[in-house]
Amino acid sequence: MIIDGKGLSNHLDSSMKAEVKALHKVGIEPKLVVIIVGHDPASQIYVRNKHRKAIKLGITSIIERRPEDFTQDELLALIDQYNRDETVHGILVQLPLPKQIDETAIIRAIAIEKDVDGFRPENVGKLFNNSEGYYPVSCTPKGIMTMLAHYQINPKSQHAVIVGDSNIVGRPMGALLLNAGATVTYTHILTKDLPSFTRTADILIVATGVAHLVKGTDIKPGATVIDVGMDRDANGKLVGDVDFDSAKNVAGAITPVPGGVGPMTITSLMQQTLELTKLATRKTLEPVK
Ligand SMILES: Nc1nc2c(c(=O)[nH]1)N[C@@H](CN(C=O)c1ccc(C(=O)N[C@@H](CCC(=O)O)C(=O)O)cc1)CN2
Ligand SMILES: [Mg+2]
Repeated sequence: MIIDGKGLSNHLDSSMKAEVKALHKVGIEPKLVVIIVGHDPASQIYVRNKHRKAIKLGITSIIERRPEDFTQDELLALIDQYNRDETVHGILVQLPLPKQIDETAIIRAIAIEKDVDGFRPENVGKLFNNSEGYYPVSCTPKGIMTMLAHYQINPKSQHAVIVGDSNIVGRPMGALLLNAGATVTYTHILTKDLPSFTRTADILIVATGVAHLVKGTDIKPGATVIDVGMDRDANGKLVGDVDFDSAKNVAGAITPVPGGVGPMTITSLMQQTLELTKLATRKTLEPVK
């Protein structure tokens, strides 16, 4: 089975559109600000995709583009401006940032109630504590959980193996799966004999940035394989971290690249923009007694 992230993303649009419409009716205009510094070509595509999706749903989207030599202080000032702007519900700084800027400092500068990426340590902490209540979580792992649920792939008591230890994908992905009852193994660049781990996975999440790292022979027959990679092959074609052609014959379910995880990342971002909007405007939404 091919897991159609793009199709699911489009399917989820209609309910979000309706939700935005209902908010507009009570005078609330969900607004997302995306800040991109520099000219990384892949980031430009992702930001454009986010803007298009927001517009499609009726969410107000502001893209702030800044040059490669933008300073950390200038970026902090821009974030501060939007932190103070009460009409803005979500602020996202596209990663990676140019080398003169400290990502950690930037993430911590975003107001907690506008942390639509769920990258602030407070939100990451809630995720790792499996806290109750709503808090935003990193959009890619959230999108993967939505895909698994939609395809009725229940992580409970399954062995999930994560390949890659990034803050954006690997680490929060493991926490979400653990919270959903999976047995989680984290692997990474220092792992010895990686295939000996991947072959034991019922759910395999690969997020390394190494094209075609995982082959069909590295996968347990029938496993669910989620490919987070966005790599270029020798011909410049967009490919994943999983060798799709050999893996699709072994896996029970597998995501393609493109059209798998990527669109669901953007869907999660829109969902979290709406959640943060509702939280910020809760007083307005409460029925008058
Ligand atoms: N601040 C953030 N920075 C980054 C995040 C993030 O969640 N927050 N994640 C990634 C990039 N990313 C979102 O920003 C992202 C990656 C890929 C896609 C996507 O739509 N992919 C398409 C293919 C696009 C193409 O043609 O190249 C697909 O898979 O079909 C969306 C968002 C790093 N930075
Ligand atoms: Mg840097």
